[in-house]
Amino acid sequence: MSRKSSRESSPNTSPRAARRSSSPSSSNMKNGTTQKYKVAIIGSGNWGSAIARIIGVNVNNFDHFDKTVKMYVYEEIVDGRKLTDYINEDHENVKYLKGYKLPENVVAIPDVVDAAKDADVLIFVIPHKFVPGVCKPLKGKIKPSAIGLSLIKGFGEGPDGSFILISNQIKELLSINCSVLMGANLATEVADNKFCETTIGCQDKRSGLILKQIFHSDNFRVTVVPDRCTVEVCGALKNIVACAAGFADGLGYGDNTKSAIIRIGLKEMIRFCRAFFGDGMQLTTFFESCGVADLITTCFGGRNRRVSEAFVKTGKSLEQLEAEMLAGQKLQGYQTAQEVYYMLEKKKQLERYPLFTAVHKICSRQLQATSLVEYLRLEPDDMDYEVQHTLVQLMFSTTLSLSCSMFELIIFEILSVFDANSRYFYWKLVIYSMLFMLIFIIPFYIGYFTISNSQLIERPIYVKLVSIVSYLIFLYIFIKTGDPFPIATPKYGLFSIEQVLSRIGVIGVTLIGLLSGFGAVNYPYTSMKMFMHDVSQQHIQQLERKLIHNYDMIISKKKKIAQAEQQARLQSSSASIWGLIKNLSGSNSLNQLKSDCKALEELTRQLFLELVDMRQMQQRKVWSQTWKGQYFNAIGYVFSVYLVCKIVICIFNIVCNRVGKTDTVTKSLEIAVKYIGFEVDDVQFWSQHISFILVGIIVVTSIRGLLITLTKFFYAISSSKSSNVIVLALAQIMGMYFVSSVLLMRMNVPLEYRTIITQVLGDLKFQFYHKWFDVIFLLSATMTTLFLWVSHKSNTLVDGYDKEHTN
Ligand SMILES: NC(=O)c1ccc[n+]([C@@H]2O[C@H](COP(=O)([O-])OP(=O)(O)OC[C@H]3O[C@@H](n4cnc5c(N)ncnc54)[C@H](O)[C@@H]3O)[C@@H](O)[C@H]2O)c1
Ligand SMILES: O=P(O)(O)OC[C@H](O)CO
Repeated sequence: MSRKSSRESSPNTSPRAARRSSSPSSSNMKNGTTQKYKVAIIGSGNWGSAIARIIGVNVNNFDHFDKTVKMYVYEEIVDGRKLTDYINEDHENVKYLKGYKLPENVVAIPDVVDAAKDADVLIFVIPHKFVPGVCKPLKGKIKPSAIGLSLIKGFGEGPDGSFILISNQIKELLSINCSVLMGANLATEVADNKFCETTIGCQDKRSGLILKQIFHSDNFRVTVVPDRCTVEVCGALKNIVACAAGFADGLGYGDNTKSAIIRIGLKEMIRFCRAFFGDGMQLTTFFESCGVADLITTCFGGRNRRVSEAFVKTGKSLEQLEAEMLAGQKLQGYQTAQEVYYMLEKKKQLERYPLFTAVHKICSRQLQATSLVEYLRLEPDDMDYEVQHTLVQLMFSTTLSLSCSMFELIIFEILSVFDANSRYFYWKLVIYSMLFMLIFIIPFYIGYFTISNSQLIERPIYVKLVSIVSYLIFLYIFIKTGDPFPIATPKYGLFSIEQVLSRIGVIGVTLIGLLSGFGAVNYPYTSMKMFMHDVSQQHIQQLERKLIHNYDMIISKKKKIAQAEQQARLQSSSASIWGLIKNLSGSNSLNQLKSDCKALEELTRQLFLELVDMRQMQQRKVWSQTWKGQYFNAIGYVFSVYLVCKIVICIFNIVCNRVGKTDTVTKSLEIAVKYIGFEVDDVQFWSQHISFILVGIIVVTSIRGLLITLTKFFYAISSSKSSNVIVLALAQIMGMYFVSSVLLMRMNVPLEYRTIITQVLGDLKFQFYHKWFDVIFLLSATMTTLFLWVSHKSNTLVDGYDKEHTN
């Protein structure tokens, strides 16, 4: 078949497709009526027209679709004639898909409301920046029961300037559900009827089936998955990677570099999805057409790649090239790169996405295209965080739920939920289970996973044996932990609750003291305006220029190194004495060059970090002017007062060897009654309610605070190999932390509610733990203050110096 005839033929006329007309179970669908589904296409660009060729044929293959497909066409005059006239009379979109016939049942309509008003299925296929403009007139004019489908690859702008998935934007603008279709689908190849695949992301099975019927054909194979967000995010992000591929082509780099770009791009896409759209994300979605396949297609054949190549080769602006090369079609990649860049900058996540960062900077001419590889080298290694091991997941969640149960039981004590015997039973059950996890299960598996990951020992039986030995060493060290502290209770057996808890208490209370001391100082420091300094845009630009200059120097030095090495290789082949002498002096200058390069790289790294700090400070300053910023500033003052009081009380307690015996609430009530003349009729009632609120606040903030810290820590150090061990270590820390919190919190509940807690925790030296907490808190708060003071001073000095030199 000739190319011409293939172009003009309908995309799917196979008998198999025709046979489907009587098949679907949903033939008389909506509410049991025989009303037919009307399909409308909103958009008629390159892709919109290609897909109209398939839709026009497919609606004829099923009885339950209306045969007419309305297509909204943004009216344009082409060679003195309306584009809608071309489509309705000649059945060809001469501007966006020249040379391909559209089915006659596809009717071009220049008014978007007319096109969409009675449709049951609305297919959106326009460049993403036009979405609000096209959707706004449709509000309230379309069927409320209509379903939407977005074929648009890009992100929309949310109400607060953040970005939003286009399907969600459509949903918000039109109050309809919106699914997505993305895949390795270059419009002209689809129009040529060449085999390809695509992915529909749709959560509702019935809508998924209807949508599949509208698109599926022998040469356009549709797979429906429920993971809508991942499908859509893939479609948007692959355009950024396509720009990087285009830059590499423009620079004349080979296929290996392009493969590296595809691989790194895919990693950043997965990382992005996991970080911002993690709920329900399935890794398998990346293996569908919308993932890997689209990435490959776009990096070899797409418009974004083509224009980016020309951008490097010609030096013209992207806008100019878009106009010159695409004849009205629109690029998505560089806009998406900009949107993603600002979002990542806001979330302080830029370092984790060097490819996305480089693309935006190259497009906006902040960087030269030659710097792309430098950025690719910054790609974080081996950051596959996902903990796949079911046992590890189970151990972590068991520890977390036991921790929460302990806090729940404290609240039950205050509120007197259940009778005392049941509460006592549950306390015992939870504490014993927790100690069993912390002493036997988790430490054993930490050792086991560390040893098997290290791959030093190959045979599984030896791995187990060494794990048992390392576990016994842990047990010995754990028992010995108690020796330096006055917690010995020799009358109890080695594995009694008192012996185990007293040791866990030492570790846990130390941890709580350290974190509380750090948090109490760091929180006011980071949230109060008085500790923020001004960073001028000029200063940032200066740093950026320095950075670019450094990158250029590194590249030129690396070139020289490569040349010198090549020369050295050539000279070493001539074995004369002079050759050897020359070689020697050459190797000296080569070494010099290498050490210069190393020093420059280190300097550049420092500059990069400084730049990140500056940007963060600039954002914090802006944030501090917002309502939220003002609120946090006020809270910062409250915390400072708390910090000072806490430090004074700690010093007083340590110096006077004092431990309060009364809980905070009763003490405060006593003071209120005694000194302020407060009239409290029912102290027990009030102390119960206030304790309940106080304990609730402590519980929520400590769980939240610890989980946030643990997550940050996990992200900072985790890798695919170590993630199991790290999650288990975090579970161990979390368990110890929360058991010790109960131990300390006991003092915050009035005496009458402490009885069962005290009975269950056993004969512990409670007073020691409170004193120990005071000591560690004081140390931690002092060290943090000193550290922050020194870094604040040095920042202010650098700022002053820079300001003088900038002016
Ligand atoms: N072209 C492809 O190969 C392809 C393949 C898959 C997905 N996509 C995606 O589909 C979406 C649409 O791409 P396309 O290729 O159909 O479009 P296109 O690049 O051909 O863009 C031109 C379209 O924009 C319309 N337009 C111009 N000015 C407008 C305005 N002011 N208001 C409203 N509409 C206006 C034009 O009428 C035309 O329909 C994009 O998100 C793209 O990434 C494209
Ligand atoms: O031509 P591009 O770069 O817009 O890419 C087209 C399609 O998205 C490829 O699937």
